[in-house]
Amino acid sequence: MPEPATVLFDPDDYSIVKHTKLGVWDYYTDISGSRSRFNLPLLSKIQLVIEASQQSHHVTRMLQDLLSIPGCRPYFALLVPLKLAEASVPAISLWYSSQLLLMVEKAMAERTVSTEALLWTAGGRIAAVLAERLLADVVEYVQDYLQERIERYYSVRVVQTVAKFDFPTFSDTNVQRQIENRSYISFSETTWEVVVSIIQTFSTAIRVSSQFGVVFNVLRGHQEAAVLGLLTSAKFILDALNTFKPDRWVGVHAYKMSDKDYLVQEGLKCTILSETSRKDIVAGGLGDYLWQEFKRRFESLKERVPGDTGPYPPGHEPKWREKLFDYASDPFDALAQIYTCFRVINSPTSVPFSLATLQLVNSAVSSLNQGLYNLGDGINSLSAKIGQLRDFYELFDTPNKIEDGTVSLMEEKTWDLSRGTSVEFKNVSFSYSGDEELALKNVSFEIGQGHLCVIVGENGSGKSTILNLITRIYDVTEGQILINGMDIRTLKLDDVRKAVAVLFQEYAMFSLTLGENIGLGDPVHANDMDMIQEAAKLGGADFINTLPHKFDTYISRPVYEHGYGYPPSDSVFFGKEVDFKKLKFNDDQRDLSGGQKQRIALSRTFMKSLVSPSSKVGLLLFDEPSAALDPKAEHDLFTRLRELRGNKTMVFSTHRFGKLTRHADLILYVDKGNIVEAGNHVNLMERNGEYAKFWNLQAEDFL
Ligand SMILES: Nc1ncnc2c1ncn2[C@@H]1O[C@H](COP(=O)(O)OP(=O)(O)OP(=O)(O)O)[C@@H](O)[C@H]1O
Repeated sequence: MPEPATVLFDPDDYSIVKHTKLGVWDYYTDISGSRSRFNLPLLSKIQLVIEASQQSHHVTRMLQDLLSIPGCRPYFALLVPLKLAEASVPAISLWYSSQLLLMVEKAMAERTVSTEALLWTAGGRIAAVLAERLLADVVEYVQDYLQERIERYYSVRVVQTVAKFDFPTFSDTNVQRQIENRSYISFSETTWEVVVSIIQTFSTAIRVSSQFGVVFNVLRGHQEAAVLGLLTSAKFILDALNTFKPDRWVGVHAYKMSDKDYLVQEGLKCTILSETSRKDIVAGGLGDYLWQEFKRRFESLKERVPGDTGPYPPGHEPKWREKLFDYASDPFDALAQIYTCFRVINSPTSVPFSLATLQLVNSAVSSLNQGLYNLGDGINSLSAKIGQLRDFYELFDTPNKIEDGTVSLMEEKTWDLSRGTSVEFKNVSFSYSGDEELALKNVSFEIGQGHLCVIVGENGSGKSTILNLITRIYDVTEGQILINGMDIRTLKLDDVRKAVAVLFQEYAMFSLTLGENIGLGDPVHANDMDMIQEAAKLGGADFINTLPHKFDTYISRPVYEHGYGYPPSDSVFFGKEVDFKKLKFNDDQRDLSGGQKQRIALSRTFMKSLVSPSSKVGLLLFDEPSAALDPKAEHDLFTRLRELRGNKTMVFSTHRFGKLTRHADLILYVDKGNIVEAGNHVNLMERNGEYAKFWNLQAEDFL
């Protein structure tokens, strides 16, 4: 296969990129290859077929996948002959119809007809009609069966693929775009559509060639009928010349958005519709302002937005020209009839064809034309679908950016849980991808086994980044991180995940019940209610037992229940008073306070590290674990942690000095990505540097 040429989208290079203003969008289209593209009618379709066939390895792969779905093979084996038969029946039907018309013609001329032949032909015609319906029903049954299985297969596969992405891969804009695109054309539907599109295009091709045979048969030997056929096709040929030009969607293009009004309008729309903004909108009294501002932008944009559906590539010619073409080409439909009229009026005795022939030619040629039109359409849709298929498989093949290591931490001699885990940063520098600026600059420190380390520093100084690197959410840009003396990148990721428990600053509340949220700390015991209760106790989340639905409560329900229409009760629908109260819609959902949510997240961390009997956790990381806790809860938490941690190593990132830093074996003071001070509380206070300054500042606040 030839290597595809690279297209560099340089908006300033007018020889390769054409820029058009499309409403609020800037539309860039690649014109570098346009000279080599076929611009002739029909040939553009061939170009599409060639391009689609270059992607055939994706189709082959898809077919292999489909055939591996249990129970699908026999149905596919059935579908192919059924589709072939379905495609040929219209031609057979057309043939019988033509035979009947010829019989009428003969009967009118000779005043005699063979009853037997008539019965056979009529029977054949009826059988063909019934066969057409029967085949359509059987095909529908087989297709429904296959569609259901294929959609189920791909639904699981997509979730499996996305579930395994690491953080940088998942956040990659390309992957995000694919996931977003697929939310409205579900992944699984795409594959089924490709299957349907391939089958449809092939069966249309067969249908067209068999119809072509029938038409050829009808026209053969009738010179005038051939002329009639040509005249019947005149409008179709003109339309084909007009529409069979390169598809405006085909080719490399890009859209860029820099219209401030449109950006504000869309931003306001998201804000107004989002649940997370609601409290701020209400409390800030922003409702009126937001909608009026939205309306103002919406109205000012009226002229510039090309519809609500987003950008649409510009047509190849102005609208008036297309309209003019329609007016000029429509009368061609009447050409065959007018020609016949003239022929009959001019020489009534020598007309070589009857009205029956006129009708026959008309229906045979029209159905051929329709077939050809469908074929062109099918090729268009097939090439688009194969493009989607390529995207689809590219997503499946996207490798994780964080590479797995090979050394098993659990089997190493250095791994001794009873002594905790050591962590060492050796000249570590790190920048978030694409960022020139370093979030950590040549950082070195060592946390001993079983030690308590507290990282302090201002907002944005790099505290969370250190924790992100220890958990391999990201990899270092330069330098090395050692866990128990081994480079973290050489260790199996699964083992690192087992050895380290982390509570992020922005922890997640999953759309699952509170019990499930906590249980996921240890997937092996995710449904063990005794352990979940125990973890909740340690995390200070025993308030759950006072909730009406206890551990079955949802913070955000993944599926909302609703009755006919939205109002939940006391509404009138179709003249009936409707009261849904007894159904208790979404009764198990309830929002929690910030501190309560933090306790749930803490409980999840404890489920993994302290409660699970199979816990291999030697290192606990907490990013601001008490930010939302009241002072008593904070005090209780740290006391519990000190009592329970045994020899596990603990690292905290925090702004709050106090009890925690007093007990720390190591305090790291981070400033703008550098470790500017390191030592214990006494050392750092004696040093009277940054740490001491902040300690005194906080102490002053309490005096
Ligand atoms: N995902 C990210 N992409 C790009 N830059 C980031 C990202 N996360 C953090 N940064 C940048 O890295 C630097 C360090 O951020 P970090 O989150 O480590 O600070 P922090 O000390 O934990 O701050 P805070 O106390 O506010 O939590 C900051 O300049 C921040 O803007």
